[in-house]
Amino acid sequence: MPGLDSQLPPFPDDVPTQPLLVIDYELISSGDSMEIEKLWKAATNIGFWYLKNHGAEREAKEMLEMGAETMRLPLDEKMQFEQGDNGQSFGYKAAGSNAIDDKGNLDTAESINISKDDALAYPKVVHRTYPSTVNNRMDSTLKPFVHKSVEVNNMILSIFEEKLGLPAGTLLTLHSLDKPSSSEARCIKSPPRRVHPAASEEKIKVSLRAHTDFGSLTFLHIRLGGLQVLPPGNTEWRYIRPLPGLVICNVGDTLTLLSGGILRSNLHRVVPAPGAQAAYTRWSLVFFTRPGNNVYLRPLTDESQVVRTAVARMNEEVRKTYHPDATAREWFARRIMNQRVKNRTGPET
Ligand SMILES: O=C(O)CCC(=O)C(=O)O
Ligand SMILES: [Fe+2]
Repeated sequence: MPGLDSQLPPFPDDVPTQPLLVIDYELISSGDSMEIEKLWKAATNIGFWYLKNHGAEREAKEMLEMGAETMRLPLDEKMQFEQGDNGQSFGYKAAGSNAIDDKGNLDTAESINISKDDALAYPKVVHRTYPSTVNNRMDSTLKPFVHKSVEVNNMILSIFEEKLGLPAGTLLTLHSLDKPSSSEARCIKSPPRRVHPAASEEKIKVSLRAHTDFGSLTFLHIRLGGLQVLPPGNTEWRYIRPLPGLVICNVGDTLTLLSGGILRSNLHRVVPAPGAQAAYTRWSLVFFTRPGNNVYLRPLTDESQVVRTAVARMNEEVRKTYHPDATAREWFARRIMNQRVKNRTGPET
């Protein structure tokens, strides 16, 4: 399958890259304190890290097969499951439904987004229905992938919980598996796009505009380059080099908010894959862990002295941004709707 086989050209050596710490999942799971310190350093500095020994390779491979089967369906069939403009991200997202800049240029990526609630409850429908290619694999592929991703993300959350001085179970309860949430698995297909190596920053058409992730933790499987981060204090975007067998994890905004800014959700974007890789279709597979729909978003100051101290250091202006006065569901819907071109009234959105 193009983009999924092992015949891809290597990631080039002559582009600026951001090195990330490599965290061993087996070591953090067994409570290795040095590895846990390393994870904490990554999560509080750049908010991105590689994870090895995560044990989700088979599940990820099958999910990418599901994604390819889905994208091969005729467009009118996929459009029956389109996510719509009502602030839900579950379902099919067609190319060109999101803006990539304030000038109204449209994105070129399509994706299929499957709610963790729908996958786990299948054949019961919690939020919505999906194309046959998804349904056929709900038991064999979706459920195992969701379980594996949740297991990994919960392990990481339980470490953060302790490091933040929160009572055991605080973050895990806010992200409880059996409460409805906008947690989801997403498979994204971006068509090949060549960019001249000397192209100016403005000429590089991004595939996914600069953003921070909405949720708490992101578990990302990619083979081709194109993902870039803007490291703290930098003005230059740097590529994250995809490494075989390693997933990329990052902190999202709801975790930054709950932790009073201690955990960092960093700005990132997707541009065409560099060098010879640009000639290939880019597939990415993501699992987003998000808080339960009814979780009221606020720093966990009542539960932790560490968070209380972090919030006390903020100036009034910054502190306000940590109190969106919304539940996770409301906040998420707001952000999804702002992405959709149909809901955009001008650059201010
Ligand atoms: O495709 C990628 O490499 C990253 C995707 C991403 O940042 C997202 O979906 O939020
Ligand atoms: Fe992202």
